[in-house]
Amino acid sequence: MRIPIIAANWKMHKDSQEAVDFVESLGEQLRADSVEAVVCPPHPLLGIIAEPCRTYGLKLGAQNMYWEEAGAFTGEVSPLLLKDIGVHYVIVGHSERRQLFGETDQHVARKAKAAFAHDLTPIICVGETQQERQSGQTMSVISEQVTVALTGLDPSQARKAVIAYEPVWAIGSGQAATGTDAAQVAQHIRKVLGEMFSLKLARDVRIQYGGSVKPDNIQEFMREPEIDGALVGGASLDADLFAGIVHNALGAAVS
Ligand SMILES: O=C(CO)COP(=O)(O)O
Repeated sequence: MRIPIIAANWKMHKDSQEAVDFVESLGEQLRADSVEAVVCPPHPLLGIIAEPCRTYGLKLGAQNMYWEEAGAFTGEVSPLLLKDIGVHYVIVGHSERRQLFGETDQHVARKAKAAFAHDLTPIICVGETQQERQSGQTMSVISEQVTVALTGLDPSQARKAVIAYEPVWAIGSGQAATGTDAAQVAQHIRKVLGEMFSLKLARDVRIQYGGSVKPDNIQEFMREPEIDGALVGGASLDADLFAGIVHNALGAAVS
């Protein structure tokens, strides 16, 4: 049984007061819901919302981290520190990190491994660009990203990983993938996981869709049995919109 997981990736938005207000508002709206809701603020806000997240049963996620525990790595944040302040999840390999900050599949693999070594769960992002899709390379790009990112993980770790399929062209564009297309890629990810580990493991891993998710299209994704939740950017900045996504996701998942 894969529990749906809906994560808010705020990217570089919000100040401390806005962050606390969001958590309180979302927490009040989700009290009765049986879904993992994760809030991923910018690093300086993690400690500030850790306590209110705990109070409301929301999980705390970071948007990035380095793989070393400590040392002369100016500007980086270690998995030890994330764990220390109550973080559960860490996004690794977001396409913005790959495109703007030069992260490679190998970096993503080291981060995923370091996350598990410190009892954090990585949300591993994969996804093709517009050009790769148009030239028919979607599945090969996804195969490569998934294979490299999960190489070196024990099956017990890989089983717990969350994989976010985020087609780059759908991020922030208002042009989401169709549920059918996203499900096809999710199915392909499970095929790759099955070859790397086992079919049982491939069925246990949670796969999110990300890219222009809104309250009115989340059901299209959640109706697909291959898809277990969403990684939300723009629509996660407003507590009411994000709560709407979580509510609608649950409605679709059980119907
Ligand atoms: O990048 C995303 C989440 O990580 C998706 O962003 P949008 O929901 O704004 O398209």
